[in-house]
Amino acid sequence: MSTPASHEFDGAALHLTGLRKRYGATVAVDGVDLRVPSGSFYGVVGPNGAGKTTTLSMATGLLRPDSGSALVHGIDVWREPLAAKRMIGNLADGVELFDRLTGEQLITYTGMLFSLPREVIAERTRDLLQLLDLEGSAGILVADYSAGMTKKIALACALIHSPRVVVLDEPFESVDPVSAANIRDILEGFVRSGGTVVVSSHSMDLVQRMCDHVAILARGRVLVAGTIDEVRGGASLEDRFLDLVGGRRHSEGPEWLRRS
Ligand SMILES: Nc1ncnc2c1ncn2[C@@H]1O[C@H](COP(=O)(O)OP(=O)(O)OP(=O)(O)O)[C@@H](O)[C@H]1O
Repeated sequence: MSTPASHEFDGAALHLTGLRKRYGATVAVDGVDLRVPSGSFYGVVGPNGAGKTTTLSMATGLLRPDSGSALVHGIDVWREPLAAKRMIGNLADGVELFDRLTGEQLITYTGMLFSLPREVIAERTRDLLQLLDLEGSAGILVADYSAGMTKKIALACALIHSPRVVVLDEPFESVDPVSAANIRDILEGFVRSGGTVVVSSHSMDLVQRMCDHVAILARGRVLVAGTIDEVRGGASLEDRFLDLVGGRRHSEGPEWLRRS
């Protein structure tokens, strides 16, 4: 007999239990357990191929896990997808946008998918375009956007319905430093007001400065998770990451690449 998901609610904004995903012979995610406290700014880091995107995709209802569960504020993402997705703002990696729409149309369309009133959509669209410095490109097709502009319009789409939990897969990749600082301000304000942010990144420095919690993933598993201070244990997050993950070659490169 299935137990209602809400019985398992422990106050976490996001609770992943035993998540697994295999692609043929490749085990992408190998039993990930993660508890993201409500109101936290949670970083997910790990080397290339660690399983970050696969984990976040399963956590947000984009990719069905082979096994395990994902609860958002106690709602099972896979049993009650509509209720869960109303609470999630998701910036996914590699997901196609409707890029034959202009930026403004795309945000508006996303707001309509969430059944927001037209006047609310119009007001929020204006705010988001301004905050993300996209006002000048609002009327341009998303297909003609640069990589950074595309990232920012996807972020606007993730925020339009005022979610409780925002899950962002590498949100700062390709984004210029001014826009990145503006996005950080928006996310920090969101967390201060009680929202939860989960962000994957390869920038240890950024995660250490911006997040209050972090999980280090490698080979589809969580190596360590906790507050930034717990995880780094007196060292920098980068040093701790390199210690745990390994793989440094300490090489000056091949002979043929040297100029002298
Ligand atoms: N659609 C897919 N088909 C086959 N294998 C996949 C697929 N998606 C991911 N993988 C494999 O799953 C593993 C985890 O990939 P994933 O994209 O989750 O890693 P990641 O931590 O996000 O990496 P990166 O930092 O490079 O973005 C990798 O070995 C990858 O090759």
